Amino acid sequence: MTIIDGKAFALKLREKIAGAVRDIKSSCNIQPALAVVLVGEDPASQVYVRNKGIATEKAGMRSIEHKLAADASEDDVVSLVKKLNADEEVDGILVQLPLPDHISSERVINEIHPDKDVDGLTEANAGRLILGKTGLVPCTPQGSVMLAKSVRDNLSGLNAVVVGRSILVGKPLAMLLLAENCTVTMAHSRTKNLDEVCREADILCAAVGRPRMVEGRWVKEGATVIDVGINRIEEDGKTRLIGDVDFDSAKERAGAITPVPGGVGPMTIACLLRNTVIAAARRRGLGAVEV
Ligand SMILES: Nc1nc2c(c(=O)[nH]1)N[C@@H](CN(C=O)c1ccc(C(=O)N[C@@H](CCC(=O)O)C(=O)O)cc1)CN2
Repeated sequence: MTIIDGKAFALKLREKIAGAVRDIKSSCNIQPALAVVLVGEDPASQVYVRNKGIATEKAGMRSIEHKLAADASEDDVVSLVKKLNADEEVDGILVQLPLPDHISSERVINEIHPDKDVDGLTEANAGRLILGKTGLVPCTPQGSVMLAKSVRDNLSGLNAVVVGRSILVGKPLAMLLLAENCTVTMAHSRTKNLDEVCREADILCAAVGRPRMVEGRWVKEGATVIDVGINRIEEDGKTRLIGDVDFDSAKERAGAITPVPGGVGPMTIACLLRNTVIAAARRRGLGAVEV
């Protein structure tokens, strides 16, 4: 059984991205720039935004942070996004989620210019993904597929089950697996006999946001298990980060499995950097970058 080391994979990817950034700088004197918008003071979001800024600069890109107060209006956020759309120096825009309840994330996200939408969440990029057209792909699903391919380089013809149907992960992940020629089942809270459905999976992806929901006995012998869940729980008097899969029982049956932490999570930021370089190269007419 292989424990898939997402942290190491993400580090390697980030080195490759830094190389691509160096090439762009030396050949065209351009420094790709990523703007991140944070609204409010959610502690986890603050950490993610800080880590994105550090990773962006480490890759040699420019990081721009905009922090708005929790009571900023929807119109304030939309006008900031419009300003960033119009800024020629900005290649990528990301609005950290979740937004405060009084702000419609759907409206804000769809104000982002699709070519700068490095989260791949606009309707335009979601449509491109479904149609198999070139766009920007959501980071966590992209990272999940990269990890699955790191242990089985040809996914063609395999049965993939995605548990969870969120816009951020479940739906785009299913599309990406379909693009790899998997036979994809999208399962969710209303799926009947969920355990049986999961046991059919050669690639089992859990993205439901429910701690340890997927039990070991749901895993087909030898399956690749991709755990997208990041749940903070109190256990034995400590705060722990655990996935949607019961790791200890699942690893007894899986052929390969991602841990939490250290699995899919680190790939989210690495794929964000990748999307930023790709967006910069496309916007500025530099041709395709291999990352
Ligand atoms: N606009 C977006 N908002 C959010 C996204 C997103 O992709 N775009 N995803 C999540 C949060 N997120 C990035 O924003 C994110 C989550 C987890 C990790 C990560 O590296 N996790 C580590 C553990 C970190 C820890 O100790 O807390 C791991 O799993 O090993 C990076 C980024 C919601 N919002």
